[in-house]
Amino acid sequence: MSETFSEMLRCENQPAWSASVQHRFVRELCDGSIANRVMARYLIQDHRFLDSFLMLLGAAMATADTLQARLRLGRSAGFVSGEENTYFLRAFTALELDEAERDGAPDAAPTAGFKHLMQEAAASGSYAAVLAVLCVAEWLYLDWASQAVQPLPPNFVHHEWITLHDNPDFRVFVAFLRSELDRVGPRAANVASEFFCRAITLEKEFLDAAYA
Ligand SMILES: Cc1ncc(CO)c(N)n1
Repeated sequence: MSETFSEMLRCENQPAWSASVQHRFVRELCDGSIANRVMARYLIQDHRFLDSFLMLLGAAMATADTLQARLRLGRSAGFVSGEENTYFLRAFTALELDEAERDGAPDAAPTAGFKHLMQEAAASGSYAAVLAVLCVAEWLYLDWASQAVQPLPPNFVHHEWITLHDNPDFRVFVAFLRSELDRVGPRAANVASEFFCRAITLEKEFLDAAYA
């Protein structure tokens, strides 16, 4: 059986991939034991990730070569701008984090690294580069979220962060990103593999930073 381009990249980036999927953050989130200050530190940084992520989705829409892809990416941008952003705001209220506290925290190094990587991918004008970063971000999160054991923790701050990354629409989106990367990646293999590798390294460091 022949391996797809996206599967090949994931294999090439073991053990970094598994280190994220099996990270302490994921374990503690999924069993509900995560400390509020860890969740708060993570979500403050991840809300900044979301900002650059929207830029990347915009770049994907601009560089995609089909209407079907643009429509799919546009729906995802709508979801991230709507329901996902609202989750952050509700979580910040539940964790009693006011705006001053959120804005006062400096960017952790992996957050700055991600902003830079996403802006670089967007500026490259390469659909393959943009897809590589999007694919890591979304596929990795689906991978760990789909392994969460039922029943999920009762606190919405915990269980919604899991279900945002494991639901029927999100699965379809990840399958779409992978098939797009499988389609256009091989023609730009070096670029795709470089961005994929840098993204997965940052994902692991991003999770570590929640405990720093
Ligand atoms: C750091 C990071 N990676 C991936 C996702 C999934 O979009 C996220 N929210 N944050």
